[in-house]
Amino acid sequence: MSSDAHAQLAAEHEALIQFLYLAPVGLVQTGIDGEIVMINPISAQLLMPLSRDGCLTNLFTALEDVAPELRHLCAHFTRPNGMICDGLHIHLNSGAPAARTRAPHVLSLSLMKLDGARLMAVLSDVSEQVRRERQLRQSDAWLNALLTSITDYALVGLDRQGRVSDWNATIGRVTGFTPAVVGQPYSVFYPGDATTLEQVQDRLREADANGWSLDEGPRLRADGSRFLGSTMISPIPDLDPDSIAEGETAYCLVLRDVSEQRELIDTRRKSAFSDHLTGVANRRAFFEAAELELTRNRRTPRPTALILFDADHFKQINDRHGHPAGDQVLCQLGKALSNTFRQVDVVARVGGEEFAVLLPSSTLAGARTVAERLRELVAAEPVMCDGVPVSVTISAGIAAVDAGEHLDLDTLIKRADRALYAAKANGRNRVECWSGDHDAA
Ligand SMILES: Nc1nc2c(ncn2[C@@H]2O[C@H](COP(=O)(O)OP(=O)(O)OP(=O)(O)O)[C@@H](O)[C@H]2O)c(=O)[nH]1
Repeated sequence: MSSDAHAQLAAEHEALIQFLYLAPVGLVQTGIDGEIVMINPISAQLLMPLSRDGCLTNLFTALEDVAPELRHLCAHFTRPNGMICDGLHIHLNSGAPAARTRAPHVLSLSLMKLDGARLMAVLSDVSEQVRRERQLRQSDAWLNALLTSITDYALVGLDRQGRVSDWNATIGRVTGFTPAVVGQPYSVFYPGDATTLEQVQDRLREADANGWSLDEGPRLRADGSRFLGSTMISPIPDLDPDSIAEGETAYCLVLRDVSEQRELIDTRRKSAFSDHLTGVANRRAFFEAAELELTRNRRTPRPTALILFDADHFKQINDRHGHPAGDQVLCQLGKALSNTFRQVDVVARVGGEEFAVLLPSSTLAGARTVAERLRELVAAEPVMCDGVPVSVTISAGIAAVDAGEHLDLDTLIKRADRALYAAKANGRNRVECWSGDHDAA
């Protein structure tokens, strides 16, 4: 060999040694029995904590406690060369249970047989990677537990266009949709007339801008049945919108069947605002509705009428037929009132045998016509109480606010009350409309 070739070889050898020392992974060259021939600084740093006596002379001895199988693996590797192990994870704190709860400290080891006399080990610290994988597995397990235990929510992943990106058991449980729903816009959970594709896009934009978008209304199950649902859409946090591929999950939609809660709220509301005996509105509901109506009147001038009805000689009915019969008569009056007036009118029982009706957009004359009709009807049809006909009549007093007139509720009620007083005074079974004369009287 020429001296030039020698020099060339020496330079290459030097470069190789330099690479071994500077390589960003741990490299250890050993004899076939593990005796260390060459070790680079990273390997020394990784293996030194494992050395019992502070000396690193043999790779197998250094790893004896944490990877005792290594020596054995090598002894049984009979091929002249090749990979003995590839990316073997060596857990450095795998011993006591307390140690297992600590952050993992894991080395990855690949061991190559170069020839009959030499081994090369590649070592790296993969603790962070193992920690992340463990975290991912935990999150997966957590999500799975959530998806299998939730029964009244559907958790739906949506892509950037609002199409269902994945199927899970909660979707099946709440909506009955199968995995075939994947790829369809989430409006598939809405009845045909309950949303449009533009609204779907609007909701996604709203979720992007505010962090969430919420709406409640009719929803559709796969079998076509409807339920009252609440839908919340929120973008998946910390996702760079530009990095999301077509069809990948970008939003989370939580669909909840709220029919039962709504029924409960409605029932509670009803019991708080309705009269327990007759089922019509109670005094509280009447006053709230009346105040609201008069406020609206001020904004949009229109007439409003108020009628107060009172059963005549009701004490005598109770005395003659008993209190339960009196109750039945009151129920019958409540029914007659509800059947006579419009949906927009507020029919309420405001006292023992006294009812009030608020008629939005009605004049005094209009209210009088309906009140007369009801008075005649009640007088004409006795109430059957346990097979006994009980005759009853009613008196009514009416007051009204003209369009553009400003009157508070107190004054309106007082006027209707004075008219009612006049109806009673003038013989009962009568309808009287308020006039200034009543105040004078
Ligand atoms: N059955 C029954 N009676 C009630 C109820 N609330 C009030 N009353 C009775 O209604 C009667 C009202 O009597 P009054 O205020 O003297 O009036 P009235 O006998 O109808 O006479 P006029 O109103 O002057 O025609 C009383 O006897 C009350 O006990 C109720 O919920 N059920």
